[in-house]
Amino acid sequence: MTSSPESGWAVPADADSPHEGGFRARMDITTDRGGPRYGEFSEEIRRLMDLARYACPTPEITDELIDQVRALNKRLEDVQIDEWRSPAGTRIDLPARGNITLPPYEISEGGPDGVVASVTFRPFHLGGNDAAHGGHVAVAFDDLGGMASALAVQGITRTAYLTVSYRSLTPLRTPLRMHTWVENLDGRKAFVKGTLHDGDRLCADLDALFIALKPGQP
Ligand SMILES: CCCCCCCCCCCC(=O)SCCNC(=O)CCNC(=O)[C@H](O)C(C)(C)COP(=O)(O)OP(=O)(O)OC[C@H]1O[C@@H](n2cnc3c(N)ncnc32)[C@H](O)[C@@H]1OP(=O)(O)O
Repeated sequence: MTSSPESGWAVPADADSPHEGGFRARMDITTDRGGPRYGEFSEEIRRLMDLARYACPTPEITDELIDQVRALNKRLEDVQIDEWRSPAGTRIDLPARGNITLPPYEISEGGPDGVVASVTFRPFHLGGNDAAHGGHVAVAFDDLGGMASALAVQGITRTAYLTVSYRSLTPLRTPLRMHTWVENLDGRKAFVKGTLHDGDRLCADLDALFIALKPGQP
């Protein structure tokens, strides 16, 4: 199914959808869905969110912006698809797999020793006082911790618990180093650790458990 329901919200998957159970049984990765300029599109959307976060428009400009954003949303409603095949989340050539809901990251290492990535929290990720919101830090740990555990179990995992300790402020607009790795693998259980550094300074660390999904598990 490629058309949007009237509400323009969730689009259900059809029989061709590449999943069994709750998460991707196979990752239907792509570098061409959305076209060669899809990365530019994602970046413009991120920029829109950054600018909107700090905007204080006049009432007249707010009226104008509503019309423009409604027109953009109408255009996007016409090209909705299910989650398993949207470029956002499957474009492995783009930061954070093209997933605009994640803080953008670029992976430099991924293997048995874990995952190392450069993560940049954007103005949109503001918590307060020019520092990143703790929830967005947890989102980055969840995704990259999930990736480290997926590599270790060679399958799909789901977060059972995730504890983030915030050790110092996490700056915005700064490339930071995130490292996640499996400390201990016990059957389906992957105990994951992680760190987030700004240069030599530890911003946050992670203690999490990810569970490998059984075939077809919702
Ligand atoms: C290249 C592309 C990469 C792509 C990489 C993409 C990465 C994306 C990562 C995103 C990850 C998410 O956000 S996931 C979304 C957030 N998480 C969720 O919604 C999870 C909701 N919960 C669940 O679905 C379930 O509770 C599960 C799957 C976590 C576990 O259920 P289950 O499969 O039935 O397993 P269950 O028998 O209960 O537990 C298995 C073992 O784990 C233990 N266990 C289970 N939960 C816990 C817990 N909270 N704390 C301690 N221990 C626990 C049990 O005691 C048991 O130990 P023993 O008796 O065997 O010793």
